[in-house]
Amino acid sequence: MTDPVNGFKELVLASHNAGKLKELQAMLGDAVRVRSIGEFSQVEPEETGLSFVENAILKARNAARISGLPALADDSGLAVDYLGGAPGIYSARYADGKGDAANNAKLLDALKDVPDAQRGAQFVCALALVRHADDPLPILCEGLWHGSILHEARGEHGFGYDPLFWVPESGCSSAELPAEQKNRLSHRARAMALFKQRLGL
Ligand SMILES: O=c1nc[nH]c2c1ncn2[C@H]1C[C@H](O)[C@@H](COP(=O)(O)OP(=O)(O)OP(=O)(O)O)O1
Ligand SMILES: [Mg+2]
Repeated sequence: MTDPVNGFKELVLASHNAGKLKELQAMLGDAVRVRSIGEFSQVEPEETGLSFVENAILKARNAARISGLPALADDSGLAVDYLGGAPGIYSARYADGKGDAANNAKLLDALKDVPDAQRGAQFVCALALVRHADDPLPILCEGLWHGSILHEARGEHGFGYDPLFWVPESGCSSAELPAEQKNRLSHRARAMALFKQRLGL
C-alpha cells in the first residue's frame, strides 16, 4: 500500500556497509519496506562532498537513480577533538581503504601519548532521503554521539570504530553495547528518530 502522507511504500537503503544496514533496518522496523542498494549495484559512488550532508545526498541520489526507488543514505564518521575533527568525513578512508582494523590502529597511533582529558570525540551521522534522483528538497536529519577514544579496543559488537569509542553514559565501549542499546543511543539512532518524526513513521 502506498503511504498516504509520503507517497512511497518502499525505500532503498543506499549503503554498502553491512553494519550500518543492519542498524538502519532495525531502527526503521516495519514502518516501510526496505531494499538494499546491493540488490541493484555493487559499485560505490565516490564520496566527493566536503560535508556529511553533501555525501549523504550524493549517495542517496545515486541509489535512487540506480534503483528507481526513493533512497535513504547515511554518511557518518568519527570526529576527534584532538585531531581537529579528523578523520571526520574521511573516516572510512582514514587508513587508505585498508578497512576497519587498519583505521582503528591508525587512530590509536595518532592519539598514542594523548591524555584522557584530551581524547574527546563524537560520532556524526547525516541521513538524507530523496524521493527520486533529482529531488530538489531532500529530507535531512543529523545526529551526534559524544564520547572519547579509548587506549585499546574493547568489545565485539557493532562495526567500524565502535571498539575504540567510550560511551560515558553507559560506562563501556560502543562495541560492548548490545545492538538494542546502541540503536537507542547512537548518532544514527538520534538522526533516525528525527527522520521518523519528520516522516510521521
Ligand atoms: O556507528 C558506528 N560505529 C562505528 N563506526 C562508525 C559508525 N558510524 C560510522 N562509523 C565509521 C565507519 C566508517 O569508517 C565511517 C563511515 O563511512 P561512510 O562513508 O559513511 O560509510 P561506508 O563507506 O562504510 O558505507 P556507505 O558509504 O556505503 O554507507 O565511519
Ligand atoms: Mg562510504
